[in-house]
Amino acid sequence: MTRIAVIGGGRIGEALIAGLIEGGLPTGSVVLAEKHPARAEAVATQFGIRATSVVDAVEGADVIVVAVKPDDVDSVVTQMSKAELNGEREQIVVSMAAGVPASRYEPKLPAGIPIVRVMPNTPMLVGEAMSVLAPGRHARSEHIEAVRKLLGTVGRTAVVAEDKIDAVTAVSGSGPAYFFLMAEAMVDAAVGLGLTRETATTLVTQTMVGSAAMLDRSDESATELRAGVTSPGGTTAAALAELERRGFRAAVLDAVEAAKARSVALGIPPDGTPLLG
Ligand SMILES: NC(=O)C1=CN([C@@H]2O[C@H](COP(=O)(O)OP(=O)(O)OC[C@H]3O[C@@H](n4cnc5c(N)ncnc54)[C@H](O)[C@@H]3O)[C@@H](O)[C@H]2O)C=CC1
Ligand SMILES: O=C(O)[C@@H]1CCC=N1
Repeated sequence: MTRIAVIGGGRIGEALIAGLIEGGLPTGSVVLAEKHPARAEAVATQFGIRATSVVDAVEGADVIVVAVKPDDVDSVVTQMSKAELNGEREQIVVSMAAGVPASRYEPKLPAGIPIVRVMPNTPMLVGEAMSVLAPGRHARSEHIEAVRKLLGTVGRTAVVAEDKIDAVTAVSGSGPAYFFLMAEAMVDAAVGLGLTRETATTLVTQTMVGSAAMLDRSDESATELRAGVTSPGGTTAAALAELERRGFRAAVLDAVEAAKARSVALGIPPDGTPLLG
């Protein structure tokens, strides 16, 4: 049975653990290493898993998932380097940190250890993640398949070359926040029109769920689906004209580009030494 070590029990580490256990992984197969004791205990208790040190967690694992902030990756790699890695089993390191290149792990870990970068997103919490994998230079197809199989239990997966992962981060990694912002603004607008917050939230949530399901299941593109809602001279046309006049489309373009630029910047190590990605 595959044993998973999750390093970092924050939002994404918790979402991963929740998704894996909900997806049927036995609790004994997951172990957590989380720096803050209170947080470690809370997550371990919530899911019935064991919390331990980084060294202990990684030594028994088949897959080591690093889910700490980009600035904390170097210290985690230093801790990992003190463990016995690649002993009897071939271990795979999965890095979920935005921006950090796979090559950043290599100097301190055993030569040839496979690193797979993954950009997930928080819908993992409900089994609806978009997890995009990018192989580091020692990751072979069997390593990619093993990680795909694991993350396939918590949503959809795709594979890209590592030079595309900053773009992926800007689209699907950060993407849920764009939709949540839209939902927040629509709820506020509905309240402004006199609906209760409760009714407004139900209306907006189900509209998002229904629209997402149409995008997912229909053969029509987003453009065609939008046209299908827009009667000539009707209410939707009035709303869309206002959104375009306010530069909605350009704002989305600039926002996604800003996210990509930030992902690139996060990959520069704290001492500023540029690394080959
Ligand atoms: N939150 C999101 O939507 C997404 C986050 N990510 C990436 O996932 C990573 C984690 O993000 P979040 O979960 O949002 O951050 P977070 O701040 O909620 O969680 C990080 C956790 O790592 C722990 N930690 C830090 N250093 C540690 C160490 N040496 N040993 C053990 N635990 C340690 C912290 O105490 C914290 O609980 C980041 O690199 C982020 O770029 C990727 C995709 C989506
Ligand atoms: O905001 C961030 O940096 C992380 C990466 C993608 C989503 N959250």
